Amino acid sequence: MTGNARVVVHTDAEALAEATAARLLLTVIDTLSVQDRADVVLTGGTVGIATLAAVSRSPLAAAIDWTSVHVWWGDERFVPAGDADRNEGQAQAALLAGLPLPEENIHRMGASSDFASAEEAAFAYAEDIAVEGAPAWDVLMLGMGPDGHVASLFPGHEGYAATGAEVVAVHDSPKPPPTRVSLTLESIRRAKRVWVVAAGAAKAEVVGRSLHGDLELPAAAVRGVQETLWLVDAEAVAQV
Ligand SMILES: O=C1O[C@H](COP(=O)(O)O)[C@@H](O)[C@H](O)[C@H]1O
Repeated sequence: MTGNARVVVHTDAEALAEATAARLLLTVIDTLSVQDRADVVLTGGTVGIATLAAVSRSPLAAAIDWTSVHVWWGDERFVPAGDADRNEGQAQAALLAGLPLPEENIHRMGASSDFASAEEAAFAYAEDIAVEGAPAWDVLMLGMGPDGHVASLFPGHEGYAATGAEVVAVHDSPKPPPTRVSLTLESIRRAKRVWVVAAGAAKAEVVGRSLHGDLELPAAAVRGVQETLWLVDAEAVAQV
């Protein structure tokens, strides 16, 4: 098993999303009991968005002072604002629109309708991170593709190897859309807590390989400073 990773298995994808939502809310509550602000990095993907929908239904959400919470993204699809592929748009619909979260606390990665290139959007996001004091991500959630990608870091792809930057532009992504913006592995590893969320039999092979330390897979390389959790369902853990 990689680094300090621990695995938490839930019965199915629905239970996984509900439990991850409760874990996220309680972690934010705990964080705000010992510091003034919480920085949470969201993920796109099936479980990631289902988790946000579960957060929106939870009574625990009312216990949080959302003005003290900043939300960020691990990656984004470089398509026009409003495109259904945008991770931030999916998060907005699933959760953010219903929260009393100040707009300045929502740190969206740039869209192709606002930036001439993914490089410019990546540069702007890195600046945003710097302006906010390069916060230690309190919780950083990552979905994982059936190829072992996390955020928009793909196996054998140049973004996975990027160093010396918080954010990278990604071109020719094996998964559409082809142009993306992603946090780098270095940025992900600054997080206090990294939670990889994955459900379903299609993820079983790469969950198994990741937890056995196959560093060809970006998913195997992520870790948090304090905590690395693999939050999975029974199907996804069948090959561990
Ligand atoms: O493209 C992406 O895919 C992954 C995983 O998606 P899933 O639907 O297989 O769960 C996601 O985590 C990432 O943020 C996203 O941009």
